[in-house]
Amino acid sequence: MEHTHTLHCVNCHVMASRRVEPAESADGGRLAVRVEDKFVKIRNVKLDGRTEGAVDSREKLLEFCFDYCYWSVDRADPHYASQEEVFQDLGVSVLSGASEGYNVCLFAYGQTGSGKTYTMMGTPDSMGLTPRICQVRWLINTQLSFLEIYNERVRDLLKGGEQKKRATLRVREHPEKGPYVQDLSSHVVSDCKQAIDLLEEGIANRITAATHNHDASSRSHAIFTIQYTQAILENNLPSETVSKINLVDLAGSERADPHYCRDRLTEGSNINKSLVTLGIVISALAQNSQMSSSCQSINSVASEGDGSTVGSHSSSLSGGGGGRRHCFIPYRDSVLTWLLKDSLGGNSKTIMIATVSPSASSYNETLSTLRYAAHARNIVNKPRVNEDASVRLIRELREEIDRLKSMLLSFEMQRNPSPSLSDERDGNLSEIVLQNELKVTQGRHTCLHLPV
Ligand SMILES: Nc1ncnc2c1ncn2[C@@H]1O[C@H](COP(=O)(O)OP(=O)(O)OP(=O)(O)O)[C@@H](O)[C@H]1O
Repeated sequence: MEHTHTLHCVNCHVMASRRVEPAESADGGRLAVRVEDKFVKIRNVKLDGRTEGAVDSREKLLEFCFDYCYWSVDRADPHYASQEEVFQDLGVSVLSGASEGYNVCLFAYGQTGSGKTYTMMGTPDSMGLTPRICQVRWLINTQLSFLEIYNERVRDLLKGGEQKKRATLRVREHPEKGPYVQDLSSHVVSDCKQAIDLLEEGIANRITAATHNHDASSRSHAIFTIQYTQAILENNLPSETVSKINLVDLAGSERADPHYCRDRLTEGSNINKSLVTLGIVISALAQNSQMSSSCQSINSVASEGDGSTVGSHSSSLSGGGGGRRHCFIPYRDSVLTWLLKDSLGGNSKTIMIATVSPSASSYNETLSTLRYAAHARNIVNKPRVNEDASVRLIRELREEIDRLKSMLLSFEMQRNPSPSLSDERDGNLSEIVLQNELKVTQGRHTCLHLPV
């Protein structure tokens, strides 16, 4: 089963940060962002005094459209979006994608202090998306892992012992499954409490530091992975699907600031390496998706017309006209994009949450986050249900049995003049049919013992 999926029901989640408290804000707490239904409007307050008609290339008000926009700034606001509301929209769609057998990825992107960790993890009084997802009952018998990427190095957040915690893990590539982290611990959980305990253990192990914006700023990118296996009986055939849910809390997207201490600077450039590469990957994927969709629409228009139209259009696209070739996607340029390769441009239903500060003092960062998200929204992925290899084998063997049986039947019906040759061929076919039926029985036996 294969479906296309606009990567990114990109979701812009406008969150409060401490910096917008009027008492602390340098600009008196002026807000530059407004949310109206599916639109985020951002106003450049520096241009407020500009007279109409004055020469200035900058726009006073810019508008962006996303699949969902949330206003979580002021609890007293009638449009305030609670964590529960965000879960009902996004968390539930993550869970339903996974229960249908798809890989799902949800990642939060935005500047420091804009609410990424609040959205993904939450606080003790206000649970975020990840613990809410962990609380769902079907998570019984799933496997969890939790890693962080810090300074382009991967660490296991769930490994016991100080030494093991500090160890850097290698990223390798499996010929079929793609990039993976070697020796990353994987934990089977049998109830929600175990899942939440592991999540909390990992969060406590994450590297944080004080930045000028945020005292407990996450300096690493964290990936919490839930692997969910379902064994079902479909048309009397045992079937198994394995879905992976990646919940990603990225480090702050701001540039390294000269006021940071030395470590923070090195760190900033490495964090940016992953985030800059993520930006390049997202732009390139969006460009490729747009090119594919324009090719498709041209071809569908052309197929309604005559053949010559098809020829002229396709040659202008592929024949170097304006260099419109598919871009190379530099996944390997950073650990983050390499590990999220499938989530970004492949077999995954992916949701990006862009968190922004509504404060006027964060105008530049907010605008850049919104532009980033707007790019991501153009990407189209092709997720497919992850059917188990043994189930696929059983289906293929059954198809072959049916084909051989019909061959036997047709041989019997039009007997060959040379009976000995015919008998020999019939004997061989019968033997193959028997062997395949045996393999199917063995395969079914294995599948029926899979955990449910
Ligand atoms: N909508 C909100 N309601 C209440 N508190 C919030 C909200 N958004 C953020 N906060 C609080 O603001 C502070 C900063 O938020 P958070 O840690 O989520 O930022 P972040 O984007 O993850 O930052 P960093 O990249 O530095 O880790 C936290 O104390 C968080 O609890």
